[in-house]
Amino acid sequence: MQSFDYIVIGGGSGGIASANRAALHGAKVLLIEGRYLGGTCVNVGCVPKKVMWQGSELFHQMMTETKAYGFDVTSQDFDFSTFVANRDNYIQRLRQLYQQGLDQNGVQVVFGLARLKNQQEVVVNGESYIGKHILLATGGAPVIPEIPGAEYGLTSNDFFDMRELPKKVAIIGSGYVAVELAGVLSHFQVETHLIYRHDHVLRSFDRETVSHLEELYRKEGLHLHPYQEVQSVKKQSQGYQLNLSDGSFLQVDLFIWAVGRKPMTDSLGLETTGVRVNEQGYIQVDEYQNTKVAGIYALGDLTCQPHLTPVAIKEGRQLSERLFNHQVDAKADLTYVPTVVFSHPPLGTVGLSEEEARQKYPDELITVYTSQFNPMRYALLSHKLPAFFKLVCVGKKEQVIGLHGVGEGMDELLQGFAVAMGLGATKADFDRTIAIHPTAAEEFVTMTRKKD
Ligand SMILES: Cc1cc2nc3c(=O)[nH]c(=O)nc-3n(C[C@H](O)[C@H](O)[C@H](O)COP(=O)(O)OP(=O)(O)OC[C@H]3O[C@@H](n4cnc5c(N)ncnc54)[C@H](O)[C@@H]3O)c2cc1C
Ligand SMILES: NC(=O)c1ccc[n+]([C@@H]2O[C@H](COP(=O)([O-])OP(=O)(O)OC[C@H]3O[C@@H](n4cnc5c(N)ncnc54)[C@H](O)[C@@H]3O)[C@@H](O)[C@H]2O)c1
Repeated sequence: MQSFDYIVIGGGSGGIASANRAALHGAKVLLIEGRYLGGTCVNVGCVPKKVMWQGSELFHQMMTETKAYGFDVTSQDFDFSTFVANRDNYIQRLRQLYQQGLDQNGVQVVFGLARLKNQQEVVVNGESYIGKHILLATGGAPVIPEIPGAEYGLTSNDFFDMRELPKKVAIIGSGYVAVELAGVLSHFQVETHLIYRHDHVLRSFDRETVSHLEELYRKEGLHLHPYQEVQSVKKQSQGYQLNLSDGSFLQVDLFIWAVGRKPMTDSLGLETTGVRVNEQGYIQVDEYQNTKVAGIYALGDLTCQPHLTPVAIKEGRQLSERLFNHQVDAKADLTYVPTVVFSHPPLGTVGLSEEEARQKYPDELITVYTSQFNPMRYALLSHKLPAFFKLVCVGKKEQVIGLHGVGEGMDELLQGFAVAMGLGATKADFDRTIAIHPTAAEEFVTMTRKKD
C-alpha cells in the first residue's frame, strides 16, 4: 500500500491549488479526481459560462449596436455549434495545462471515485492509499426538485452540452446561475423566462442594486416571473408545459433548473471517519479548514464558505502553507470577498449590502451614496442601459463597508476597490482619489448624492 504526506480528493479549483502548493513545499502528494481535472469551474462553471457570456455580449452588440458606430454588418450569420466547439477545445486545453502543472510539480494523479475507508486510508479503483493528511475537495452538484416532470429539465451542467439555441426557454431559480444563464440566452435573442419564488432575484445581494438589474433585464426583454413556483411539468409533442403556482401555464422548448447545489459527499464514506456535516450536508470546518477529525480537512463548495473559485483556491493554498511550510496561522481571510454576477451588464459586490449594514450596526450612523449614469458605450445609441453604483459607509469617519454596482465594466473594476476596502478606506479616501475619465469606475470616487 502506497503512503503519501497528502491525499487530495477532488481535482477542482481548491484541490488542484492545494495539491500543487503542497508539492512545491516538498510533500509527497496524491490527487484523486472522479471525472475531469479542473472540476466545476473549468468544465461546467466559471470558464464555459464566461465564454458564453462573452459570446452573447458580442452577438448582442453586433445585432443592436454596431450600426450606430458605422459598421455595415450585412451577414448576421452566427453558428452556435462552431462557437461551442471552440469553447470546448479551449476547455480541453485548460485541462491539459492542469495535468502538465501537476506533473511538473510531481503530484501523482489517479482518476476514479475515492472513498475513505477510515481516517487515514483512501480507496480508489480497488487500490488503497494511506495519507498522513487528507483533504476533501469534492465540490457540489446541481439540485433538481422533486416535482412531477422535473426530470425533463436541464441543469447548468446540461446547459453547456447544448449544441443549438432554443427559441423559448424558462429558467427556474434566482441565484447566480439563474441570473447568469438567463442573461446569456436572452442576449442570444432567445425568448427567456426567469421564474422565481420570491419578490427579487439574488436575495443575498443589495436590494436596490438588484432592483436596478431587474429593471435592465426587463428593458432588454427578459420576462421576469416573481412569486411563482413551477408545480409540475408536462411533456408535449414539442417542448414542455410548465404549470405555475398562480394557475397559469408556460409553454417552452426547454427549461433549466437553477435552484441551487448540494455538496458531493455521498460517495466519500464519511460515516467511517467521524467527519461531521451540517443539516444541508455541508462539511463543518473551522477557519483553518480542519474538520472535527484530526488529519482530515475540507474546503470549497463542500463547506459553508462562499462558493467561489478564488475562495476554494485561497483555502487550498493556505492549508498547504500551514501543513507543509510551517505557516502555523495560514488561513483564508474572507472579510471582504469581492464577487461578480456575470449578468448583462455585470453586477458586482464587495462587503455588506445596505440591509446587512443596518442590521449589523444598528447603533452606528450608516450613510449611503448612489449614482446613476449612461456609460459612453451608449453615447451613439438610442437604446441605453444606465449603470448604477452604490457605497455603504459606517460611522462618522464613513468607512466604506459595502460597494455595489451594475454596469458595463463592473466585473473588471471591482478588484482594486476590494483592496482599498480591506485596508479600511473611508469615503474621504475615495473622494481624495483622482478619477479616470471617462470610465464607469470614476463614479465611485466622485459620488456626492447621499441617500436620505
Ligand atoms: C454554472 C456555474 C458558474 C460558476 N461561475 C463562477 C464564477 O464565475 N466565478 C467563481 O468564482 N465561481 C463560479 N462558480 C463556482 C465555482 O465553480 C465553485 O465555487 C468552485 O468550482 C468550487 O471548487 P471546489 O474545488 O470546491 O470544487 P469543484 O471545482 O466542484 O471540484 C470538485 C471535484 O471533485 C471531484 N469529485 C467529486 N467526488 C469525488 C470523489 N468521490 N472522488 C474523486 N473526485 C471526486 C469532481 O469530479 C470535481 O472535479 C460557478 C459555478 C457554477 C455551477
Ligand atoms: N459568478 C459567480 O461567481 C458564480 C456563478 C454561478 C455560481 N456561483 C456559485 O455557485 C453557487 C450556486 O449557485 P446557484 O445559482 O446554483 O445557487 P444559489 O443557492 O445561489 O441560488 C439558488 C436559488 O434557487 C432558489 N430555489 C431553491 N429551490 C427552488 C425551487 N424549487 N423553485 C424556485 N427557486 C428555488 C433559492 O431560493 C435560491 O435563491 C452560488 O451561490 C455561487 O456561490 C458563482
